Amino acid sequence: MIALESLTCRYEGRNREEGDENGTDENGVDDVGTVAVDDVTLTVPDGEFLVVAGANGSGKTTLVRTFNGLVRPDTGTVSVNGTPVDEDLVAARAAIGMVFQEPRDQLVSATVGGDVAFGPENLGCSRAEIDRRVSAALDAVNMVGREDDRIAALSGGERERVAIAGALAMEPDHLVCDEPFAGLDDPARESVLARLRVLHREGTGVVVVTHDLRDVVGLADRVVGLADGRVVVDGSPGATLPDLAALGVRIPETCDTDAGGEAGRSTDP
Ligand SMILES: Nc1ncnc2c1ncn2[C@@H]1O[C@H](COP(=O)(O)OP(=O)(O)OP(=O)(O)O)[C@@H](O)[C@H]1O
Repeated sequence: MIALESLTCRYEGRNREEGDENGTDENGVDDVGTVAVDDVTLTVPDGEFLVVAGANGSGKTTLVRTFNGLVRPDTGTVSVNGTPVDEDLVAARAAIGMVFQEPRDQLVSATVGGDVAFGPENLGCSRAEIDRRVSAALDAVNMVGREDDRIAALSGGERERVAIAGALAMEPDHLVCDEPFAGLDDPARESVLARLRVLHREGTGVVVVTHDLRDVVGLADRVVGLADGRVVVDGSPGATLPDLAALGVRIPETCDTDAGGEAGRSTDP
């Protein structure tokens, strides 16, 4: 379980980043920076498929990056499986698999196979277990047989798929994907969606960050909508679609936003 308690995350103001210790501009006005996450209390139970939605800049990425300590909150606490993240970063990173918006940020090896194996190797898995995880993860993103391909020679979408495979190979309690479909073509998107569906069915928690609900609305148990760093919507997809549309989140065209109820399920065959 991921538990956030009264979480606030602030980015330094421009003047402070540029070295003015007082954080004031040329007129002496205090530059307090951006409050990206503003007093958020949220619990993500094990096994839940949660969508974190909101317009650009609403705080989605900052929020989920606190889950495994990539962003440290200014105030409040984040706990994973009952342990505060800042007390055991290793445990938090083993429990939370994270796929970034920009996959280049997380690819660490020269080859596809090496990269996907990196996580399980660090967990101390046996060679046979590493091989099993790498095969399963590459299968999940339609990249079987590509182990020896060089990362540097991959397209953006292929890199994204490798990043997803790397997170899957960790077999985390919660898989967090930040805008996972942005660079994927249709077959790759379908394959990742199918994998997320199976993972969820098998009990893994899935958190998808998006400003476009169309792909995931049929999979989600719950949608949390952010605006200006605050949770302003929290509920089932069907019940929250009208409010999410008002936040600037893209919702399925087939949904009647006045209907509420189970409208969000209409894309799920
Ligand atoms: N490294 C940073 N330095 C300063 N401000 C930042 C930084 N990262 C994010 N912000 C600001 O924090 C706020 C929240 O940003 P965040 O990236 O968390 O939002 P988001 O909802 O994920 O946006 P998007 O959908 O565009 O990815 C925005 O106002 C953004 O400009």
